[in-house]
Amino acid sequence: MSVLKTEALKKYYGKDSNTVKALDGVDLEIQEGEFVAVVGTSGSGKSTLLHMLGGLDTPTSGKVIVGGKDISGMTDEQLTIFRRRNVGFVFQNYNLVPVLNVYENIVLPIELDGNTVDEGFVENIIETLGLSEKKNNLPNNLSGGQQQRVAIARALATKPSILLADEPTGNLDSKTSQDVLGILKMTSTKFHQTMVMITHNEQIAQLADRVIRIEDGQIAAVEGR
Ligand SMILES: Nc1ncnc2c1ncn2[C@@H]1O[C@H](COP(=O)(O)OP(=O)(O)OP(=O)(O)O)[C@@H](O)[C@H]1O
Repeated sequence: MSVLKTEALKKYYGKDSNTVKALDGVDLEIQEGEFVAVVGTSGSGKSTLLHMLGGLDTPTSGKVIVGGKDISGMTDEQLTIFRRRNVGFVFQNYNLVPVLNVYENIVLPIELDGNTVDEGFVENIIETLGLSEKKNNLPNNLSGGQQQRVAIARALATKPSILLADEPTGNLDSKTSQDVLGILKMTSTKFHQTMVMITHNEQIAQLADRVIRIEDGQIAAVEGR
């Protein structure tokens, strides 16, 4: 079953002669449990696509259908709730809260949604990501790879069906990138998630089930099964 779908998706920025066609008619279908890599040159529209899929922004026209539900017409409040319940985000810059320790960062989205923390599940994630010893540390006492693992744990903690990652290894050396990638693949399988990841790295892209190449806001090629 397709968990993510776009239909004639367009996102234009600016007006008249200054219009930037960041996405210009994207039709895409991603199956449940799939790991999809999105590649393309700088400015081709990758981040815009990820933002649309995750309900971080609304399209100019076209549809974004998540789990059978069209999110393109949702209000900001509806989108906020949709994101918290369905999507985990992992960004290049980790975006951890510096004054909260590792554990507090991980459970923050659960608490923001007014839910009780499933301690067993969160402990399982912390252990899976090798963070048990670091639970009480502040983010700036951790290495880049460890901080990214905290960001992944935070993204997984709300049990999202979809994980969206924008250059998650962009700030990491190649060994740490491999480790983080391995963890992302392992956790997405373990927690039955669909993963869409932007990467500039062809080696990383080849780990995906499918590679989608974006050029000038359009899908130029799809590789893989
Ligand atoms: N908020 C915005 N306002 C105006 N133009 C924007 C905005 N966001 C993105 N753009 C433009 O839309 C196009 C696509 O940007 P996008 O960030 O999606 O590209 P990208 O492929 O992710 O690039 P990179 O690899 O450099 O991150 C670019 O020309 C960019 O300048």
